[in-house]
Amino acid sequence: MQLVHTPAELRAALGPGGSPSLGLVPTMGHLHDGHAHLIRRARAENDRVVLSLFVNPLQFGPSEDFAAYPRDLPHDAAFAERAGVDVLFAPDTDQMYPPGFATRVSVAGVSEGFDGASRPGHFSGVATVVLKLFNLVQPTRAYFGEKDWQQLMVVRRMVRDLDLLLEIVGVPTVRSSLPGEEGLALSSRNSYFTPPQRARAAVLARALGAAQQCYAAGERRPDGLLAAARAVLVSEPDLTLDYLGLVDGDMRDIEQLDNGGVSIPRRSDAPLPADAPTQARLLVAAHLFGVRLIDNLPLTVPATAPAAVDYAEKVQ
Ligand SMILES: Nc1ncnc2c1ncn2[C@@H]1O[C@H](COP(=O)(O)OP(=O)(O)OP(=O)(O)O)[C@@H](O)[C@H]1O
Ligand SMILES: CC(C)(CO)[C@@H](O)C(=O)[O-]
Ligand code: BAL
Repeated sequence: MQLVHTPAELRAALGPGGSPSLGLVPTMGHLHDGHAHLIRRARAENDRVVLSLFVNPLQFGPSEDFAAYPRDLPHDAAFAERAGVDVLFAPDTDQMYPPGFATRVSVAGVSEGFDGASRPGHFSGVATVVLKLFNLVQPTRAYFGEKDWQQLMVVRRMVRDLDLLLEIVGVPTVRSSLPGEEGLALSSRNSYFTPPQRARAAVLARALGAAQQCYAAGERRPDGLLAAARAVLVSEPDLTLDYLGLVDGDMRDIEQLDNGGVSIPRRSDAPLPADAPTQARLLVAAHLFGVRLIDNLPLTVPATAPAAVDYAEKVQ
């Protein structure tokens, strides 16, 4: 594996254009098995794999955890090499945003609401750095996790709108199967938790799983589904809900709960279609022990009741 730090080194490592297929996995580092899943998929579908590692200041708000975000290049380089990465691109901030950098990419519509509302400017920061990475690497395919569902929708919209010539591959969420924390979506920010706190953070996955089971049992009213998830979330006294909502396949808001648990229909108060699978997806964000976590789950009617763990493979 080659480790490169500057756009010029990256170009030299990638060689002249017209080469075989190239898969890009953009990350902010502190690599875990969720990232390994993206790398494996990129490895299987491309001749070469580039992993970018950059904690992007543009996507953090002033009171967010940019300074505290976990960074460990030696660990990540060893992890990436083991996982089969060919080129690890780890630029510093000046390489990506030299003095005078003034451009922002903004994707209207899909960036608004949910994380876009809670983290103003976040998706513009993501779209800006992702477009730069696409231009620098010129990948055949780029791999993004479904854990960050709204981010995946923003990137897909940008690629369509700007006629970018690459394929965006969404990879299902990888979840913990460790006893006590089953179902917890793997996330770099989980490292802020102690093991007992991680077990309690799995409440997000349990809440989404409860709504999915309700859906599988025949519930089609958006407010009923959200109430099923909320009933589980309120069992965790230290959790502060940021949002809990239901979106359609185009990320349009179907229904949200306000903080008092009152359902606010956004688009219609009609039930979801009875036939499965629908494109509807539950999204949740919450603060727990000072950490902001997100998760999401599609509403499907599996042949058997959904297990509490490893939704990842089932929703492909
Ligand atoms: N559990 C997971 N399953 C699948 N993909 C994941 C998972 N966790 C992260 N990813 C994906 O890995 C890519 C890089 O994410 P990032 O480096 O921000 O890690 P993260 O774990 O999402 O970190 P954070 O804790 O900051 O949210 C993103 O496309 C993200 O969706
Ligand atoms: C896509 C990304 C690498 C852009 O900084 C980041 O938002 C992430 O890690 O999900
Ligand atoms: N994976 C999400 C990146 C962020 O929270 O900024």
